[in-house]
Amino acid sequence: MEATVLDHPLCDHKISLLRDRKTPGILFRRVLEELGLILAVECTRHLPTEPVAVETPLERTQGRRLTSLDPVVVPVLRAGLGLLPPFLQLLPTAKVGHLGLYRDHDSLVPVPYYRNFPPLLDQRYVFILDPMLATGGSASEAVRQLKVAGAERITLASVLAAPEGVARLQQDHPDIRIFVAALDRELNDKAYILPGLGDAGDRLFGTL
Ligand SMILES: O=P(O)(O)OC[C@H]1O[C@H](OP(=O)(O)OP(=O)(O)O)[C@H](O)[C@@H]1O
Ligand SMILES: O=c1cc[nH]c(=O)[nH]1
Ligand SMILES: [Mg+2]
Repeated sequence: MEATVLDHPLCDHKISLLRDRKTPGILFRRVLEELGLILAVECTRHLPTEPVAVETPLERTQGRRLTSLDPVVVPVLRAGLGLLPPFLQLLPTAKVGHLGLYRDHDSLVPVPYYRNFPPLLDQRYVFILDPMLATGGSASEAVRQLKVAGAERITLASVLAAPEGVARLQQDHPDIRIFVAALDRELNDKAYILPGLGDAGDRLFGTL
């Protein structure tokens, strides 16, 4: 599936704040949440709705409400936790799964260390949250684990992506939806995104 790049002036403005090495952790966290709100609006466009009767103070009318079971949001630890509050703000009844993955510094292979998914994944829309899509290894592994657990309708929401990561994910999982706030130029020789914003998890949690 085509990746959707939001390409929005508000995203560009906020991503510049995230990129700035002088941006302190408290602002980094807040701006990441603001970007998460924009991502949450955009990547939920395909959620189905059904008619619902509503009595306004003036008359009876027909509105729409979300159908299906509550969706699932799955932050990829650690950095994905930064996108969880805005997604829960807009999807307050969503179930939350957790997936712990870190990228081995030398091999760049994602190492799983924690997994806890809610039930009925096969019937729910699933949103994977991870601000960074670099080689695509972590996102691909997250999708793989969710599919093994039964998920069929999966969307990845990321802030920054490298072209290599988008290509890898599209190759490994052509059926998933990908939303990124911005597409960066390339990866460096340590597989960091350029120009990028550094290590999102470290900046978010002060572990630099
Ligand atoms: O596309 P990839 O090449 O797999 O890289 C992206 C992954 O790297 C970062 O996590 P990291 O391994 O730094 O863990 P952290 O969030 O705990 O810092 C990021 O949050 C992604 O999960
Ligand atoms: O640039 C990158 C690549 C992977 N993970 C990050 O946090 N940043
Ligand atoms: Mg990290």
